[in-house]
Amino acid sequence: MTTLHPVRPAAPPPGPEGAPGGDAPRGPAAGTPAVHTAAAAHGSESVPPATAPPGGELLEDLLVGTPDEEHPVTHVHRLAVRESRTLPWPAWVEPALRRRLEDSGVREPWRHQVEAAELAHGGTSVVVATGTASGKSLAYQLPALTRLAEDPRACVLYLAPTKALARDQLASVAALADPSVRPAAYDGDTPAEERDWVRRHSRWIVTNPDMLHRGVLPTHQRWSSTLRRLAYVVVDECHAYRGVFGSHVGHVLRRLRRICRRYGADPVFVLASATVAEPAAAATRLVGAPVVAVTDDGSPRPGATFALWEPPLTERTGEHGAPLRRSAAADAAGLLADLVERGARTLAFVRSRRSAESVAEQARRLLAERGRDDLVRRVDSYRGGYLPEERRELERALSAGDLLGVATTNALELGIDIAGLDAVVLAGYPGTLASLWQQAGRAGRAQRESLVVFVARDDPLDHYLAHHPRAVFGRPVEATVTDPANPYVLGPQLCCAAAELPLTPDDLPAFGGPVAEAQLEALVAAGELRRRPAGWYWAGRGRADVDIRGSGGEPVAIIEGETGRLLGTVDGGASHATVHAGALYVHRGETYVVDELDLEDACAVVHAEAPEWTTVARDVTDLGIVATDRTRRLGTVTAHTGVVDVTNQVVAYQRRRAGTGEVLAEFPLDLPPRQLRTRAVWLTLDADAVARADVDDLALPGSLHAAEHAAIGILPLLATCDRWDLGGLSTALHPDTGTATVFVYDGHPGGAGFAERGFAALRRWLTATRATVASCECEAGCPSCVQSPKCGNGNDPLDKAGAVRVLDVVLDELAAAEETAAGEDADDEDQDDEDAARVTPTGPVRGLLRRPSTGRAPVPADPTPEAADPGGGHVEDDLVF
Ligand SMILES: Nc1ncnc2c1ncn2[C@@H]1O[C@H](COP(=O)(O)OP(=O)(O)OP(=O)(O)O)[C@@H](O)[C@H]1O
Repeated sequence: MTTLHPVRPAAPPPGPEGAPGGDAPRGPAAGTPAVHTAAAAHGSESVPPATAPPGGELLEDLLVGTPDEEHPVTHVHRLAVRESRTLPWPAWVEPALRRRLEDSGVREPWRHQVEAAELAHGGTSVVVATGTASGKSLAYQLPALTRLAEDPRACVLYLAPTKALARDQLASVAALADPSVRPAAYDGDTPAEERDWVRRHSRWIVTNPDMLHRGVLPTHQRWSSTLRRLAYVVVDECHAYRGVFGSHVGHVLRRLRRICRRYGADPVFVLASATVAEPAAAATRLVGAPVVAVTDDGSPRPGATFALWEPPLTERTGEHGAPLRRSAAADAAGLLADLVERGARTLAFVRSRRSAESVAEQARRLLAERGRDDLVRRVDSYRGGYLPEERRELERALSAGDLLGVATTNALELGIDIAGLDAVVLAGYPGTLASLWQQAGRAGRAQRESLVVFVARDDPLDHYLAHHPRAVFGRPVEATVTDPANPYVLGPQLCCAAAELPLTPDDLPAFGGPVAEAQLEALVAAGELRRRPAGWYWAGRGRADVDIRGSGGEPVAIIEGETGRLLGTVDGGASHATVHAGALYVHRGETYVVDELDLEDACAVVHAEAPEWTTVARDVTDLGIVATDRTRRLGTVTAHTGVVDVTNQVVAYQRRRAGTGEVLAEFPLDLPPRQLRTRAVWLTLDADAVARADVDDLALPGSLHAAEHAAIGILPLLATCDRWDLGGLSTALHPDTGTATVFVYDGHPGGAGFAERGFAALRRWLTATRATVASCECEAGCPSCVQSPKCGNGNDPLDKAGAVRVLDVVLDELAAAEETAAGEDADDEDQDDEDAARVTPTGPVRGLLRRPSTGRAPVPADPTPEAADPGGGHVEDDLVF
């Protein structure tokens, strides 16, 4: 059972905290020089044990002294305690394995572990869908390691979405396995000279879908002895395989099963995730074969206090005089410092690499100001883009308790065994409920209640969630949206499959049946495949390949000019917006300014500098309609979905004063435009609709623009994405529609299903959008409603009142159209929306079929991120592609 109730501050008298009118974090006023301590060695001195009070008490303690008008907690939710339920060890578990587990503290397996292990041992593929830190690993380790002990030739393939998780799992298996198993990693970091050894000797190969796709399947002959003896395939954190990437991974697994069959193997799949909706259906879709779900969690949970927190409004104003809240980063830094001071081991999850740096820095500064130098060096940052050895050391220091507070991107979200923290702070909605629960799940030390604080950012969705707790606690995690029929995915995947082994008609049902057949015809016509009596053969030039992560090209190396030292990397797709010449780049508390971005050599040369400003890129976007797939006429308004071409160019950047965001100067940039062919949803309003909305020619662009921003901010509530996955464009007169138009598009080549989901759930989407804009207390628009953090036009023009009237007209037309649809009540319509959203487009879409890359890769490249963080998707970035 859970309870919802507002929290009252434990002690109301106003204190000195939260300097009014400033963007200072909670705590003593800022202003003293920054303390750069991140590089300090962790654990060089003895570290006092952390003794934090339980979550509820911690929260009350944190709120002491907060003035009433600044009271940030909007709701508190309590996660109940759960008692453990165990079952006896299955009789078939190998005795030595059982002994090792018992020695490591696993006295008896939990119920779900036995249920899943029994199924897998009996040959049934299974998905373990139980909570974070519920010991899902044991569910596959029991049957798989037992099998390896009984059959000295059997092999296991373990797949993780990130290298960091893979390495964590490798260590855990190495501690349990018999020496003959020789667990080993086969990923992009495996030196070329070791790869052959892994192939020949390892019986537990830890890899990722990218390596399977590029490094194993295309050269399956070299892997034949492993594939022939493959007993189990483990797919960990399977919820990570969603959207375009998930659709690709689904095909990669089908290709694996096909090749295994060729060698006479039929491995059992074991999947695991704490946050997958409809686990049996989602896992079955991913693997392409029946998978049974185990969901009844038998592990103990100590309970948690989960607070929703909205920073108060300040007296500062932002673009166009909009009122500003204290920033989520500032409050997160204040909370991190406060919690560390109370001995609470805390992770603060932030939305960008830059925020990870600045939140850690602010927290250290606060601790230094409070005279807690002993704690300053126990706070650090963690993110993708650090060198692997830096990350390993940070992970070790965190696990050992040498570090008490870490500001991190979602790089620490997935599965790394760092559970057992006292508190987690989430600075901003991480984009999906699945991520939110993964991050929250890192808190929870044995038998002690933990604290989770969600700090809302100043944007429409976070504002909405802070005031609609049921949208957080009353909803299941998002369905895993995949679209295996997306021609951008299916076409290249069929080419890869045919290059591995000619495709035969018998193979087609696994790849989508008639959709695959239609796609094959298109590929034959395009000269990619050749039809022969025995099947379809790869006929393209070079090697069949596709970038399954759509990561937007090679990572860009960040190099210090003076020393030639490699500082880190940034995703190719994010490089124009984040490491253009003149950009400020932050690495573990140290700041650098970019001298040059060399696109050809994929490197950015920087020098150390600590200016008083930060930088924000500006871009321009152009959009053309390629094909309209579906149209819904609603009187004077029409909704469409289809294929569009988007051209984006980073054209300038602003220098903004650190802390206040005041624009100091703007500089032009000379970067090439980038093209994206994707899917969009768009609304057209004819002259009558515009007249009914009572917006004149002058107000129309701002009204549409404001409606577009708010709609983009809210769509992630309905689609499994976040606002950084989406782009938008609005115009009073679009050349392709001849009328006022608002576009929202997927920021992924070929589309990812988000815009289509918006089209399918139009009424719910726009109703929530309208409610958010209309209920916002600001006068003329602010980041909580219609301002966008990534607007290429600097949030100009924006007309909040006009946006509400435009949305009213659209919703009126929608209601009228739906009233005429006989026999449907509201629930049915919602159901229809859901069903429609799952419909996958059929057949190849004209212009979408892309010729697979013909680049040769003698040593397979591995684009698997070390960690699943957004690379460049932070608030200063615009849509990355
Ligand atoms: N039956 C058990 N009894 C006691 N401890 C256990 C048991 N099973 C697993 N554990 C411990 O629980 C911890 C979490 O296990 P594990 O990492 O497998 O969880 P998980 O469900 O995979 O977590 P995540 O949500 O991070 O993926 C580990 O330290 C493990 O040793």
